[in-house]
Amino acid sequence: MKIIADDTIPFLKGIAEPIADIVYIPAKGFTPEVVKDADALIVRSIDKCTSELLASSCVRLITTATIGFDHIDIHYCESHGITWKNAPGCNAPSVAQYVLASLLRIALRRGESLQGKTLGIIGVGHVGKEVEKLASLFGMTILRNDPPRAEAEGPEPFVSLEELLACADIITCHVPFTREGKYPTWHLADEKFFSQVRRGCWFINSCRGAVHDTKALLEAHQKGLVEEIILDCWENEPQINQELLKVVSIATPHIAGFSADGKATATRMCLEEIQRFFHVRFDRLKEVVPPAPANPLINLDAFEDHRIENAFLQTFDPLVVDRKLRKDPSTFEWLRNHYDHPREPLAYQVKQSTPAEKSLLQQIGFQVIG
Ligand SMILES: NC(=O)C1=CN([C@@H]2O[C@H](COP(=O)(O)OP(=O)(O)OC[C@H]3O[C@@H](n4cnc5c(N)ncnc54)[C@H](O)[C@@H]3O)[C@@H](O)[C@H]2O)C=CC1
Ligand SMILES: O=C(O)C(=O)[C@H](O)COP(=O)(O)O
Repeated sequence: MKIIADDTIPFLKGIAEPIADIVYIPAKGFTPEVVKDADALIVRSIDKCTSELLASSCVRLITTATIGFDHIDIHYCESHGITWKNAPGCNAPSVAQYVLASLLRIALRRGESLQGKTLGIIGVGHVGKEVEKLASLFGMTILRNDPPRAEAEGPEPFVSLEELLACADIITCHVPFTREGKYPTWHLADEKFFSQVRRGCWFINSCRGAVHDTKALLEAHQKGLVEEIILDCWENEPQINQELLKVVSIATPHIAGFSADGKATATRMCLEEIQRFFHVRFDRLKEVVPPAPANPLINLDAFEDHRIENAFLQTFDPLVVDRKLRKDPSTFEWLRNHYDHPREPLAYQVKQSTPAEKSLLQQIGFQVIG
């Protein structure tokens, strides 16, 4: 069996080698010539799996180490006998960690609390549910908008987009990128969308860049409709809009799903798909685990105030990569391929908590000791 894999996928090297001929190629190095004799591909979101790439190949399985699959021409695959598999939910907790850490950074800068603010979540799937869980623990009120789910499951826990926009202090999008179907998400956040928001709201896009319309978002900011913008996903990335970069509060290069935990899960899920499809077994699969953090111990007494918030930001601080991106926006892709993948709270032990803090820390996912 021949596998061609993107060489920037973490925790993959050495695992498939005992039973497969596996070739690693640079990100974006997938060409028809390179993939023509492969049985399976392991790709990322930057590796476009188009009909042109696949037409002269014998590829039977494409696995992507991502949740999103808008980089795969699924219609072509399905009509040409090519099975494709994404990694549902693999990095959902990582995106939630990103969203909450970013919100905490902004709230701390403004001298405000997230407690009591209303968070409108658009798209309540794997990621949206994780965001809801964490945001609720920080005392936020949640509004959910998800028309496909409302249609399938009943309207009860959901609100219309209009209601969400009118009532939310903070709006966060967690939809797949789609141009077709009943609920397309291309430019979901457009001029009409921003005309309905609460003046001064905060807007987050950590799903796919083209879910917002850059021009409309800039105008909404200029008019004061949107006060704080958190952007992980950008239209036309890696060539991001410089005017938008200047006004965004937190700017990151599409790394929301990049926790080491999420990356390891994604790699494992891809290999499990290959096992199932080709009826093989990778004995070293159990070695696909994220490394321990450099400093796994968090002492709450090290913080003068906002102890839980600061403990959370110790696991991941979006301002670190924000500063790097602003310094040189042309490094967008480089920063993604040379990223220091953070661990999620479950990898940390927290000490010196009060009983009330202990319960919250445990619900967030930390190990509490002492
Ligand atoms: N920035 C990053 O690193 C990451 C970005 N993502 C992006 O986030 C997206 C969502 O991920 P998951 O939650 O795991 O996907 P999911 O498929 O589990 O959930 C998506 C939800 O959006 C809903 N939805 C679809 N169209 C909608 C619309 N027009 N309005 C409102 N809701 C709509 C669906 O019904 C579904 O419940 C992915 O497709 C991916 O593009 C995911 C992981 C990491
Ligand atoms: O899972 C997704 O969907 C994402 O957007 C990923 O976090 C992007 O990861 P890469 O494709 O850049 O590895």
